[in-house]
Amino acid sequence: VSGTAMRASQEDFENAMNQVKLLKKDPGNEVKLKLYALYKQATEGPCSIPKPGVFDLTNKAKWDAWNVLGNLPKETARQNYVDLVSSLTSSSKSSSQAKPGADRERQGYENLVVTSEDGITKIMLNRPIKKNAISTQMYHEIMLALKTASKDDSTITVLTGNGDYYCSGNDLTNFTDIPAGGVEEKAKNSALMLRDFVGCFIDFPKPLIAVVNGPAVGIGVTTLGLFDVVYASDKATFHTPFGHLGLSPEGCSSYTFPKIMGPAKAAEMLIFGKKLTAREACAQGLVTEVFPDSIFQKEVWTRLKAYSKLPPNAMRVSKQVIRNTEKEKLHAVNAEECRVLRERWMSDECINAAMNFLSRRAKL
Ligand SMILES: CCCCCC/C=C/C(=O)SCCNC(=O)CCNC(=O)[C@H](O)C(C)(C)COP(=O)(O)OP(=O)(O)OC[C@H]1O[C@@H](n2cnc3c(N)ncnc32)[C@H](O)[C@@H]1OP(=O)(O)O
Repeated sequence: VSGTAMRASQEDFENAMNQVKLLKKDPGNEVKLKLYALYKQATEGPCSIPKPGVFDLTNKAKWDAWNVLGNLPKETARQNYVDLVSSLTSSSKSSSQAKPGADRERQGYENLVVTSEDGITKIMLNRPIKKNAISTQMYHEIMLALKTASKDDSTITVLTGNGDYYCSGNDLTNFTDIPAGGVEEKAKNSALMLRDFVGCFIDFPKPLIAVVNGPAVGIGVTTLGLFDVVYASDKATFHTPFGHLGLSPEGCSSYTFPKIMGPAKAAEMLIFGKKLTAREACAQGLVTEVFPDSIFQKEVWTRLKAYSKLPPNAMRVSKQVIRNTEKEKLHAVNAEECRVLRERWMSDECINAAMNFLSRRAKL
């Protein structure tokens, strides 16, 4: 929930508790455990009761789910409980309206296709005609899809692209609709949106996998450092042309890339815009594994289906152990990158580069 979002009131919380009792479909054990844990955290605070014995399976699962919330503030737990119930009631409404056989497809996104099947929520960028460039609306849609996926009953979440591109980065026309407040107002709002957007990746609680089906540009590349696993087709390339665009790195890449590939390799990509092939990106640790394009989808989805059956709490906790020590640092890096970009967006270098692209005088 972004800093500007409304906090759920006690009344919202009580309404949500009543709605849970009215759910027509059993939401499954994992969601029920989450509801239990958030309820306990919201009403009693952090778990302080003794851990049940290893053979007391039900109470142990409940204790684990509550305990994993750590020091989450009561108000945040209350808000998360309300959000979770609201996602359950809206998904049961949309699935009751959906066509038979398509009940796992989430409706309502203009440029995403979001599906849940076999324990996997797949978020597919669906703007192939523009090479999956991310418009302002898409940033918001992706944030909503990630927030919903973080609370649904899937065990892993995948981001991929429809068509020949994974993502061509920020939609360069995002900066053409300048509001009444002028360029400064636009830059300020864009920086806030970008910070929230990248924050959703930093805070994503389950294993997050990128299935990079084709070339990736800009923010489609930089955010990869925040994924847990990155699979790429051998047709994918990785390009961060920030220098050409008068821009500076985002997506926490100023921190994750030097850590992943060393400062010298990171500088070549982030300052000079060196484009990597999938195999180069794999050799440098940005990509987990590369597959020939002809077998990419089959191999990757077979593997992901197997992974999705692993114990969900263990996967979630392992991810937290790997990532949590870095979270505070990543949020600080994100804030600083957005502050610097806000200045860049108002620079002549950046405005001219975007104009060049849009007037088709220059292409990268
Ligand atoms: C707002 C706040 C958040 C900001 C976050 C900061 C993020 C920074 C970045 O992501 S920087 C990277 C930005 N992306 C680019 O610079 C890529 C620009 N695109 C290209 O260079 C090329 O289009 C290409 C290499 C991706 C593909 O080339 P090609 O195969 O020749 O196809 P076309 O160029 O004909 O493209 C087809 C169609 O798509 C439109 N399009 C592609 N990418 C973008 C884009 N990033 N923004 C807007 N539109 C894009 C392109 O204009 C064509 O549309 P048209 O047929 O002309 O209508």
